[in-house]
Formats: sequence, C-alpha cells, structure tokens
Amino acid sequence: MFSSSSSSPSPQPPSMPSAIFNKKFHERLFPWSLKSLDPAEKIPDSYIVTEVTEDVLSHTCPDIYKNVTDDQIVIWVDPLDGTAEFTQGLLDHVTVLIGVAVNGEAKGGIIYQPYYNYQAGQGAPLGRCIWGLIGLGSFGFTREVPPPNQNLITTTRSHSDWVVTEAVNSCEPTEIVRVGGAGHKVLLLIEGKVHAYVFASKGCKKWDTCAPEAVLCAIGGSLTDLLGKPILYHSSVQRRNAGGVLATVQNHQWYVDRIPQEIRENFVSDIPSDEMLQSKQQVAEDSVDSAVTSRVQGDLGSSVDPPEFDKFFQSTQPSPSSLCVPNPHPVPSVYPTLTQFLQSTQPSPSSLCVPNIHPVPSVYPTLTQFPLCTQHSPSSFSLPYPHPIPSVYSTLTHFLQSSQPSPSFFSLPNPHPVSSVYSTLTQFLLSTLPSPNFFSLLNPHPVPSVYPTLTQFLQSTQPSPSSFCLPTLTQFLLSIQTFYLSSTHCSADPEKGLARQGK
Ligand SMILES: Nc1ncnc2c1ncn2[C@@H]1O[C@H](COP(=O)(O)O)[C@@H](OP(=O)(O)O)[C@H]1O
Ligand SMILES: [Mg+2]
Repeated sequence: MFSSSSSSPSPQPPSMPSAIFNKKFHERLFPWSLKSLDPAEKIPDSYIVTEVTEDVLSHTCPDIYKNVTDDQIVIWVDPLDGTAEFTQGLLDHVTVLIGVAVNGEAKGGIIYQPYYNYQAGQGAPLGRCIWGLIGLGSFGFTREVPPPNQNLITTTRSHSDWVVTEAVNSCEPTEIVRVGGAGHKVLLLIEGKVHAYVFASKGCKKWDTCAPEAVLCAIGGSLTDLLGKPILYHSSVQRRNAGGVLATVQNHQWYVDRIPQEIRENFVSDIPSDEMLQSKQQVAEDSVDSAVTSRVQGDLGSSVDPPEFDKFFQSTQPSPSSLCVPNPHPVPSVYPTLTQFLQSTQPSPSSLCVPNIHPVPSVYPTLTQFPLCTQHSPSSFSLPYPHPIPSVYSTLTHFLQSSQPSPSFFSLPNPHPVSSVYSTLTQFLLSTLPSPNFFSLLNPHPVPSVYPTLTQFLQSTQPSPSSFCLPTLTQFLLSIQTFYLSSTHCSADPEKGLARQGK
C-alpha cells in the first residue's frame, strides 16, 4: 500500500494499532512496502517487476480472447483484501486481488497471498500467487476435494450481522469457518477446505469478487449473488455487490435454493448494461431472462441502494407476514428491538419464530409482552421442547389467560420436563371461556398427578372440550388408582398435595 499524501517530510507507515502491527517483522519481509510515495515522484525502478514467469508464458491464451479490445476490458484491483484481519495480525487472511473483466464478466484473476507460509519457519517460501483464466484453468495451488458427508461453510469474520448468520444457517452447515477476505475465502474453496462461501450482505465490492470469481470459475466453480444471478463487472455497474455473494465449487443451485425468501427479498441482482443486453440479444435473443429484462425496464437509472434490512422492515407497510430470528443471535440487543418493532407494526406478523434454546433468557418475557399488547394476538405460538427456562411456561400462561380469544390449539411437549407446567396449564384452562376445543396429553402420562387435576378441570368447564385424548378408560382408572396409592407414601410432594385438594 502506498500513501497518496505528498506533504509529509518523513514517510510514515500506515496507521495501525502498534500492539498488533509488527513493523519490524513487516519491514524484514517487505522493506519497500512502508515507504510513502510522492505521486509526483517517478516510481523507483526497483519497484517495477520486470521478470516474466516462464510458467505463465508456457500457456496459450484461449482463442475466445483473441478479438477482445481494450474498451471491453475493466480491471478491478483490491490492493489489500482482508484489511480488518491485517490490522489484527491475521496475515494469512490477506490477499492482493487483480481481476480482469471482459464485457462485464469476470474472466481472469490473480490472487496474490503475500504472507502465505509466514508461520512456516525459515526456509519456507514466503507468499504465493494463484491465477486463473476462464477457458484455460487455474494455477499455483493444489486442488483438493472437500471432506465428504460434511458441509463446511465459510463467511465473514468481521462484517457479520443477523442476516449474514441466518443465511449461513439456512444452508445447513456442519461447521462455520469465519475468516477474513473474499480472496482468502475463495482460496479455502478451491483447496477443498470448505464447501461454500455464503455472504448475505451488500458490503462486498466488485474488487473483492472479480479476481476470486475468475479463479474459481476457471476450475468449474460458481460465484454469483445470493439469488444465483451473475455478478457484473462492467465499468458503470454499482461498486457494491448488492445481491450478496455465494460461491461454491459444486452444487451451487442447492445453496441458492436454501436462502430463505425473506432474505432473498432484500438483495438485488446487478442490472446488465444496455451494451451487455444488446450483445446477449444478438447471441441468443430468446435466452435473455425475462425477469432480468423486466427488472431492467423497471429499475434502470435508479442508483439508490435499497435501505438496510432493519430500516426496511420498519418502513414497509404492510409489515412482513413472517419473521425469523437466528439461532443463536450474535447481537443480544436485537431481541427487545425486535419486540419494539413488532409492537409498532400494524398488522403484526401472523407467524413468529423464536430460536430453540435461546441464549438470551430475557427474550422470553419480552416476547410474551408482545402478544399481550398486539391486536390480534398470534393464532399460533410455539416454544422449544424442552424449554431450558421453566419460568417461560408460567409467563406464557399469563399471556394465554389474558388474550381474547384464547388460542384454539395449544400443544405441550410430551413428556414435559417441568412437571409443574401441568397445574399451571390447568389453571389456565379453568379460567378461560370458551375453553380450548382441542387439548392433548400424552398416553400414558408419566406425571400421575395430572389426572386428578385434569379431572378437576373437566368437571368445572362448560362446555367441556370437544376433543380429548387420554389412554383407554381402564388405563385411566388404573393410573388414578396408582396415583392414590403412591400419594399416600409421598404426601410431602407439593404437586401431589395440590392434586389431593382437588379430589
Ligand atoms: N459491511 C461491510 N462494510 C464494508 N466493507 C465490507 C462489509 N462487508 C464486507 N466488506 C468488504 O468485503 C471484503 C470481504 O469481507 P470479509 O473479509 O469480512 O469477508 C472486505 O474487503 P477488504 O478487506 O478489502 O476491505 C470488506 O471490506
Ligand atoms: Mg477487499
């Protein structure tokens, strides 16, 4: 990296945390790299690489490029990909990327990894250069097949949010590999260390993906946006990858299909330029995707990027009919915020998912507060099984008692690990009118005290439930008999005490 400033009399290295950035180490590896350049100054001859790499020249350029002219080429350069990791001393995440696009498509790429082997000890060659050209292949690395029966997914280490995490989770990873740099992540792909690179964010730029895409695609892989549409690289395209990034060596469509609709809706594919459309039409007039054409007709000229995900939800009317929260959510504070959002939208979502076992216990009362204050309350509501925080059941019951109308369907785990939930539930059932028209319990029930309590409920409700599942009458009577027999020896048990009161 070179500084563009010309005023400083004594050249300074780029500003970095001194505890992390080891200047001496860096100077030893790259003595030239910390010197600032005066733009007016002629680039010293020693900076210019004049050697040719025989290995590269031994290849023949494919015929498809023979008629390419300069105006069809755009070169995308990222001088330091993996910047955040570089400042944190994770040097092998850093790459230098040079991508060559022809007619808006990534065709050639160089991924230079300057610190490759930096921890391998003296004698190991430092740095390596991987390059590829579509139609020719990719070179400078050993291609490996990723481990079978696994699904290793790489994604950002330093630019994550809940959408990024949700998209990765929806691809059913057996392991998530969080590393820095788009170039580095594609190296993991081509070397068989991961199966896919999923990044549901608009943060990545064209210079992050052009070279990696060419290297990956030259060995038969794919790099597209999250919708499976091509990323475009002509000079007038917007710099951000507003459709996100999805890269694989194989099974690309499987990953595209896993991305949930509510995430897809917030990403926008690149719009082909007029020239690209024209040339495509010339090649195969009927093959131009009609969806792309209609988007071009509708959006052409709009350079305003869609609002960020959260702002989008807050500003749309009507609010989404379904909403998912990742599991576990990396930003605990999102939960109250989410509740605030739900409370303020009309109408509220008809379905709401909460992760199962939620790492932030406080989400449960907050969430319960939400249905209490919304009109209408959700018609269906599910909780994890078994729930690790027993108190959620009583809170939930509180909600159920106060909502009108009460849910028409109510299910509990089978068997329930928190036996006191049965009496709480009965309290609810006793106090609601009309009582639920469907009610199920397991058969036979492992908590004998549930039967008398339940009987108490049934005796007192009018009308009684129209459907009711229990063991056969004989088993039921036997269960009660067993309970009475056992309760005479266990009268200190508060649950059984309660059951006896109801007798
Ligand atoms: N939210 C965001 N804001 C800015 N840049 C982002 C971003 N998310 C990703 N990027 C850019 O995309 C590249 C890959 O991201 P990541 O390393 O997190 O996977 C990084 O390139 P640079 O390191 O060259 O800046 C990073 O800057
Ligand atoms: Mg970058």
